[in-house]
Amino acid sequence: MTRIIMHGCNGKMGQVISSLVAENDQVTIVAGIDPYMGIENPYPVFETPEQCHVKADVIIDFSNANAVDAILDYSAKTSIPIVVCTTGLSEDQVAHLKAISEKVAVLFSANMSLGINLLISLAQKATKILTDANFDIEIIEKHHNQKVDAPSGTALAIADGINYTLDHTYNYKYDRSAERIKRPKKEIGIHAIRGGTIVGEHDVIFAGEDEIIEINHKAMSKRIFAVGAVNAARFLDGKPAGLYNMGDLMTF
Ligand SMILES: NC(=O)c1ccc[n+]([C@@H]2O[C@H](COP(=O)([O-])OP(=O)(O)OC[C@H]3O[C@@H](n4cnc5c(N)ncnc54)[C@H](O)[C@@H]3O)[C@@H](O)[C@H]2O)c1
Ligand SMILES: O=C(O)C1=N[C@H](C(=O)O)CCC1
Repeated sequence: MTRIIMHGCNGKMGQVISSLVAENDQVTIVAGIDPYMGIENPYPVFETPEQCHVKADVIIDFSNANAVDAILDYSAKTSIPIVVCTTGLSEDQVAHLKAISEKVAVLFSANMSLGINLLISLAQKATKILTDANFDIEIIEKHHNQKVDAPSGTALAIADGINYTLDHTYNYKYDRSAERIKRPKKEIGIHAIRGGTIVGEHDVIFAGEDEIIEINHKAMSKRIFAVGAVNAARFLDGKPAGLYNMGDLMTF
């Protein structure tokens, strides 16, 4: 049985995970951490990590970027492995996460779904062939109107995956309105759309001369992220210090 501390337990993802865990006898939530206290949960909830002295095997974090440093410090101090799912982290926060992974197991992924992790692998394969054939690469992401970070962590992870196969030689372009120039070749355009209750959609467009290839993924519910996060928590339980990602749980 993997005992979980749910950081951000009273948010949308925290609540989807709470329902999922309630149906699964291999995992249990032993505590939540969230400064927002308006929800009843079947486990104790603390406002800050310092107040939580409950024994646990793994922390799952779905909170917001401002809250991530404190929970990383808590993970390092208590030696409880952590699955970080929050997006919009700064470069300093990613460095923080890497630093603590020398002491404790850390799994970081901007998207916990099977489909997006496969999409990144497919996009990397397509990139090799299509950039040689002069195709341009653009990414469009669409999310609900409650999302605070843009572009999505997933869009950036897709771009990073593609750029890895290009030896990091391409620049990211978020806004074309500031200058009047033709599209430079070595560019990945990344565009964010926000509206309604869109759960999460990502289109990777390879546009060549007279032909276009698109790879896309549509999340139909938040449950897919919750399933991935719980699988990641079970994977991380008992793992030695190190930096892990969803690729360590999946083989394509
Ligand atoms: N990796 C993925 O697959 C994935 C999937 C969905 C969402 N996300 C990301 O997860 C994050 C949360 O998403 P959400 O839709 O649940 O957001 P949400 O706003 O509904 O929930 C966030 C929760 O965090 C809480 N919080 C704020 N400050 C906190 C603190 N200091 N300590 C603990 N909790 C704190 C809030 O009170 C809220 O309950 C976002 O960054 C989102 O982009 C990632
Ligand atoms: O709902 C969100 O917020 C999501 N955020 C992640 C991102 O920024 O990529 C993953 C999809 C849902």
